Amino acid sequence: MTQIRFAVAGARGRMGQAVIRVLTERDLTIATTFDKGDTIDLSQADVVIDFTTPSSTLALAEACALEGEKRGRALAHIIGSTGFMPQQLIALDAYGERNIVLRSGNFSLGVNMLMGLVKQAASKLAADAWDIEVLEAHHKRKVDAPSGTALMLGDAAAEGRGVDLNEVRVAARDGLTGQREPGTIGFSVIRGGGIIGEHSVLFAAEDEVITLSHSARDRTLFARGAIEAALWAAQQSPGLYDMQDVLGFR
Ligand SMILES: NC(=O)C1=CN([C@@H]2O[C@H](COP(=O)(O)OP(=O)(O)OC[C@H]3O[C@@H](n4cnc5c(N)ncnc54)[C@H](OP(=O)(O)O)[C@@H]3O)[C@@H](O)[C@H]2O)C=CC1
Ligand SMILES: O=C(O)C1=N[C@H](C(=O)O)C[C@H](O)C1
Repeated sequence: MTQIRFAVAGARGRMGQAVIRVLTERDLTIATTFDKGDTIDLSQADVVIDFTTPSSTLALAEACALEGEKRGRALAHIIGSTGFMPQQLIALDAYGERNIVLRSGNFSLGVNMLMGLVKQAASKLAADAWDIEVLEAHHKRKVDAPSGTALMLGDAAAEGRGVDLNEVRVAARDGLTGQREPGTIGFSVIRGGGIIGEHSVLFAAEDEVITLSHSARDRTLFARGAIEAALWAAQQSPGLYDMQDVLGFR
């Protein structure tokens, strides 16, 4: 394939705008851009970069699959949207049969590196002595919580401990909560102003605390990562991928 042709979904959104800016700066080919209510025409696109909402991502997965079947070559669907319900993720994963699906709650190198560090720390620090808490802060316009990144970091910690995050997750605390249950992984969420994305994982023991954290300073970071992911994905076969595959971290 000579020049990979990009479609950008959610083109009027914060991330859509950042993606279009970086594609333009890099002189990459934009086949089409669209937002809510627009007609979707993927006929000239090889990859779709999608920072929208869970429901529109699912609709777009079907549009990618139909277009891929029409031309006899799968499209790559790069998904940055967050806030999926478990059933939506199951439905999305099924598109790995028909599309090249690459989904990540965070396209930065730093967060993907941090996941490995969190997993390693969680695997070494005994659950009865070290409590794990995931903290995140974002801008006031964010509509989902905890963030996709916080859930990825929680998953990495749970994986390090050999447990399922769904079994140990504590999503919020308020009122007379009782003491902290050993082995749980707690989440705390801040929303305010223009914060781009702050994430920390605390490992708290009786006498010491380890904090592993990441701070995003500019959302262009995520756009650049998604474009790298798209260029990589365009060369793959249909299946399910994430940023760990792109970066060779798996
Ligand atoms: N994975 C990562 O690295 C990152 C992920 N994100 C995630 O990306 C998503 C978008 O974030 P952000 O750009 O800040 O949000 P915005 O609300 O700024 O942008 C989302 C855009 O998608 C549009 N949209 C909604 N429905 C559709 C549809 N059916 N078809 C096409 N476009 C649609 C919205 O239109 P309208 O406003 O009219 O509804 C809006 O323009 C969020 O889930 C966020 O958490 C964000 C940053 C990094
Ligand atoms: O909505 C955002 O802005 C962000 N969302 C992603 C998430 O939910 O983790 C990634 C990043 O932190 C910014």
